[in-house]
Amino acid sequence: MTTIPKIPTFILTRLSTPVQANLFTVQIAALVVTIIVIAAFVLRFDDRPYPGLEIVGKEGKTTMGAKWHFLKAAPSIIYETAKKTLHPYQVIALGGPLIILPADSMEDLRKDERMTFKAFLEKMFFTHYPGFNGFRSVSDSDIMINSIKQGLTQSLVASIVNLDVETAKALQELFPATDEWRETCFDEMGVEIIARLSSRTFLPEPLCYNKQWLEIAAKYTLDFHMGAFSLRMVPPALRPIAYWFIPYTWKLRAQVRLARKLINPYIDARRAEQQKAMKEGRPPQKVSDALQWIDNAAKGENCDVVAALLGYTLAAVHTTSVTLVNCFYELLSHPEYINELREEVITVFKEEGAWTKPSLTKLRLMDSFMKESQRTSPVTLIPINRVAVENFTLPDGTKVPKGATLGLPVTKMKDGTVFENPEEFDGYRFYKMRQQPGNEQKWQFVSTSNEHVSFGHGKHACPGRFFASNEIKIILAHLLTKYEWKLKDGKRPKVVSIGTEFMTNPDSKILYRSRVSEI
Ligand code: HEM
Repeated sequence: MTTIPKIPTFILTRLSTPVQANLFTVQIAALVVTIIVIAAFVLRFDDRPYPGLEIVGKEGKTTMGAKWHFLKAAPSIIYETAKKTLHPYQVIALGGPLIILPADSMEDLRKDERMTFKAFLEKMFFTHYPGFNGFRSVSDSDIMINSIKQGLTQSLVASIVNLDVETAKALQELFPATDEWRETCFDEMGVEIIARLSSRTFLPEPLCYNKQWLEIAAKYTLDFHMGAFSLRMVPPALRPIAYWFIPYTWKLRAQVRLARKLINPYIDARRAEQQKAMKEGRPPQKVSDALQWIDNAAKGENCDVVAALLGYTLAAVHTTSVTLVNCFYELLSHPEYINELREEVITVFKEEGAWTKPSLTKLRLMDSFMKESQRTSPVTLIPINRVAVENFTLPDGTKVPKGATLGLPVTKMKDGTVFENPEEFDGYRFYKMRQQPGNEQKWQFVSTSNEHVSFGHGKHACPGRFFASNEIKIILAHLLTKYEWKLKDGKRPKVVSIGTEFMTNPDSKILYRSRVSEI
């Protein structure tokens, strides 16, 4: 029998103590939230299961009971069911019924436009409410996605130098030199490093170093998810009222206001310079940052650049930091790889003389280790999320109504018919697979496939993965050469699940001390 894990205290604390506010405001909000919760039981949620589809995880429970059960036990429900059926089924997730597609259907799904990620964002992340603007930039147009595909991707080579310099600076501050073993909270540091590196790449100087912006970069995503999570608990009819009384939504609106205050002067100055250059008949100053990539991708169309930048933050910071933190914890849990990876870093750097696209590509063991860590500890149980934009029928005859939520889970990544000894962590797994003829490209960290879906696959596969890969490799290279590391009491910080999301415990500590770097 599968045991149901308890929701960890640090998550419950986070759910129950969202923001500081004065006592009176909190009392009013608490009163309104109580009324709304009572009304929630009286009013209907629009979460009747889809007809004609098996429901898993509800057995004898009320809808609320099933939601709570899924919140606590989603991984065991999904992995266990994957062993029993190759057909679609539904679960009762917090946001209502969710159709779980068979892991084998990736090939069809990757081309299917009858269900879209945009519609999913709109339905689950309330993109039309103020404060949730970040994902509106993705759900309402292709500008933000195109700006990444064109601007960020073309700037990858140039951005490596900044990533290298910024990592050195960040580590000096976050892990001050010490000869004694010292405790650190790597969860927190991971978010901070990724927020700094992303900001250095996406924003102009000195804005990228602005402390208030960096705080938004590090915190907007979590507050965004908590805000959406709170709003999903309210019946749809009450959401327009409840929205104004959920403390997380106050925080989100404040973050968007502050982001506008910080970023708008740069946008205005940029546009003024462009107009001046046009008048003077000279080309405008060349710049390469997200403000410009977004402006270029908009091609004169109206676009909320600040919202799109918040969209960059939402897409980039949490995903990359969780991937980095998991990868690092995996490394400390398998210390036999530390020296091998360090040796690889030193050898490649000495051969190439700097971190560049070719030298990062030569870090083959690191690439394999990162991909294996993503396979064993993914960021989410369901990386591919869709909402049906029309009524349609799946190949097995399942009828999907317009508006239905669908997801494809990561179960294939632990499937023994695809990956030998799938429960075992093998840092060399993809290194060896790439040595097989014809497979050199298929199993790189950034390669997507029907079997390894951490970045999605097909037309909508993550366009930021090339950047994320460079970031993580450079950070690991610095961490390995400048410091020694070990787990506290030999224990790997636990990964916990809340619904379909995985996270590490932010209270976990690891130990480090300085070493003399060879490079
Ligand atoms: C390790 C870090 C990351 C992981 C694990 C990750 C994962 C994913 C996944 C699973 C998807 C959904 C694919 C689908 O629906 O088919 C996605 C989409 C997306 N990601 Fe990432 N991502 C990461 C980093 C980034 C970064 C750094 C950026 C931007 C700078 C980014 C921007 C996006 C965008 C814009 C989409 C939507 C693409 C579309 O709908 O066409 N991601 N990502």
